[in-house]
Amino acid sequence: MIEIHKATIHAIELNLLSPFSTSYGTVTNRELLLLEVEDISGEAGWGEVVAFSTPWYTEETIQTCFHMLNDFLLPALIGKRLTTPLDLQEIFNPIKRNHMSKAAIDCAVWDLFAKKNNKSLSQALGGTKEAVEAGVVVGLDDIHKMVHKIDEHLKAGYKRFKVKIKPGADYDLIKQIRNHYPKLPLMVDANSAYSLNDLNLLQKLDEFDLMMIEQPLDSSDIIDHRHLQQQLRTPVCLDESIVSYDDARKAIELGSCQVINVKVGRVGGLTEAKRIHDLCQKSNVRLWVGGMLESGISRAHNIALASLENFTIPGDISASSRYWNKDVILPEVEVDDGLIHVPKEPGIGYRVDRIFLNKVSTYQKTYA
Ligand SMILES: O=C(O)CCC(=O)c1ccccc1C(=O)O
Ligand SMILES: [Mg+2]
Repeated sequence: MIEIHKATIHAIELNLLSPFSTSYGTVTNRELLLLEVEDISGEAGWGEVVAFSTPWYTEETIQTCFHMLNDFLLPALIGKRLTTPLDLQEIFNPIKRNHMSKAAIDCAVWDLFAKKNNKSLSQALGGTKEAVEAGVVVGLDDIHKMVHKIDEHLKAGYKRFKVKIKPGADYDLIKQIRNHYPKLPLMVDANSAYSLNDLNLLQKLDEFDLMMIEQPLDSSDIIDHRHLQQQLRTPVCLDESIVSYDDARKAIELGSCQVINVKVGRVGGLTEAKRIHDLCQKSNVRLWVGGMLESGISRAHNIALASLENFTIPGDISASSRYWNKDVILPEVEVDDGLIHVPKEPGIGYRVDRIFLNKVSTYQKTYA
């Protein structure tokens, strides 16, 4: 049992090493909220709000998450006694959606519980792997730059390569990449830039033997994706469309996808992510852990989640140095021969670099 005594929001801003472009637009500066929760004994757990500054990926933004945490979620959390992280549902249920703000609390509380029980977060979640496989994403760019980046990542040992596509940068782009790398474990992510009117084009991508096509159609659709999957050889993977266990259950029942990208923020936390994992394991749907251009805190949660058995496909989990000059955690996340070691230390298994945190902090607020 823990009693949440205090919580602090640390707003930070980090510069991406290079701008990241998707079919929606480009990210250069990364605003994030780091959430620190403490129990009576002073032990701390860490969470992260992974929403973007604008609502291009989901409807949430850093500002809407701050509003939810500041005005509803943190006032409800302070002073609460919890016997397990699952007890958070009582605080979350009266508040609709807003998954990324809830996920920050859920992850911080999971970290804190794991530390109190002297378990690694991986162990606390039921993870079984000692290391997880690292994948990497190459944003939309000039084809020569994209190929150059793939070369670099191949040398670093990454095990799965994802390329962003959009109308006008799809068939020819992937054809060129395939010509360079006939055997590369390659997949594409459209971030919902297509509709069923593009069926012919999407079917043409079948010739590239892609591992999967991620979120080709609308962000909230599971019906059109079913029609598409029936007419496509390439497995469909859903990202934006799956924001809960129930979404996953319905998409599986309809046959809308063969693979799901699980993002802790998008589904509202580790508890929901684990439920989706367990469901997909029973239903023979393959899984991997997605990424949000996040700091080391959220990266640590992703590593712990990916250590669960049914995350059989390398996720968008890359080294800290893929994104940042310097990360907020010590040590940083490193990829060794395509693998990331799963920490055995209590909780997330990484320390927060307080000196660096203060340097990149733009605003701080404590709730007690
Ligand atoms: O490397 C990462 O962190 C993930 C990159 C990525 O694909 C992504 C980044 C930002 C928003 C959405 C997505 C996505 O998976 O669709
Ligand atoms: Mg995606």
